[in-house]
Amino acid sequence: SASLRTEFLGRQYENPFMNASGVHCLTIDELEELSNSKAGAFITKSSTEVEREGNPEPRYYSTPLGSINSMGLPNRGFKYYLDYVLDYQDKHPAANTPFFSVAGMSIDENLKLLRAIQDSAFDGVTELNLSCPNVPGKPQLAYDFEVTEELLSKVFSFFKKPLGVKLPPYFDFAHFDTAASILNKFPLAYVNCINSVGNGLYVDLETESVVIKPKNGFGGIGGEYVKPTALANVRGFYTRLNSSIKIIGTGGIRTGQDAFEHLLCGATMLQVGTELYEEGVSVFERLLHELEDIMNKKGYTSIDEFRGKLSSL
Ligand SMILES: O=C1NC(=O)NC(C(=O)O)N1
Repeated sequence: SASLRTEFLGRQYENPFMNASGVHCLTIDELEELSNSKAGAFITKSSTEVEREGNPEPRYYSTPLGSINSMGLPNRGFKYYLDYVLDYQDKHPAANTPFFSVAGMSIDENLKLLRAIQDSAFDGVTELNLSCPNVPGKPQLAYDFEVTEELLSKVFSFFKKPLGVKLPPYFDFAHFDTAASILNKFPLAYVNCINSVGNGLYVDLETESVVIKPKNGFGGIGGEYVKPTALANVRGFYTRLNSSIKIIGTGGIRTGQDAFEHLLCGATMLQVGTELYEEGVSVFERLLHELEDIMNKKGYTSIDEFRGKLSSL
């Protein structure tokens, strides 16, 4: 019968499912709950050098088809998460170390955080968040191709541990082409497509109002709304990047079918955000059973048999 075993960056995972950074991973309690869940892997909330309160509430709202958020990178500070992952490594020597997400407020802060990781005993995978849409006054870094290339060339002059980047959605083949041509210049371990679709707006009919406080109600959109965009970005980079750069698929994964579609488009690991927020960590058990059922119905015993094999017409 179907096995969900997944190899990613030379490490074996029981299944490809993990949380999306930012969801259920702000505190040690939440991280421990992920560790004890059926998730194959897990990742910390993107951290900044100093602790951040984040944006004023309400800053997350659940909608019939997904979610809108403008959290503003609230986090306990870089050291809190580095201490956690190093402690985790000591306590669980045989397990895969959690992924570590960073989102510096500037190029220099990103370099400082990554140097600290490089110089530490951390032996896991690092995710550089280039795509938070919710810090007022800060554009999504990966929409500026020059700055992205400058940052990555500085990073890879010293960073030698596995590093992936969390990308915003792109919506034009010219942007897929330009982004991929830049990313292919670097020894990246993976790209994670996508972060929330930035600066959407949800309106409440009854109150005739927005539903979140920051930025006059504009926020990152997640859930069912974004799956076609997420699949397009997974496929767009899968077909453009060197095969050594893997893909993490994020966006609109609410069922085993959504997971199967991301894998078919070329994803290796799968991150769950909105659905995890709504359902809690039991979502992972449901998703892996639903994916197994689909694979069994189709006669697949491993994900390798169909990963990336989306047909064109
Ligand atoms: O990268 C991010 N994406 C989001 O959708 N929200 C968070 C945040 O606002 O902190 N960050």
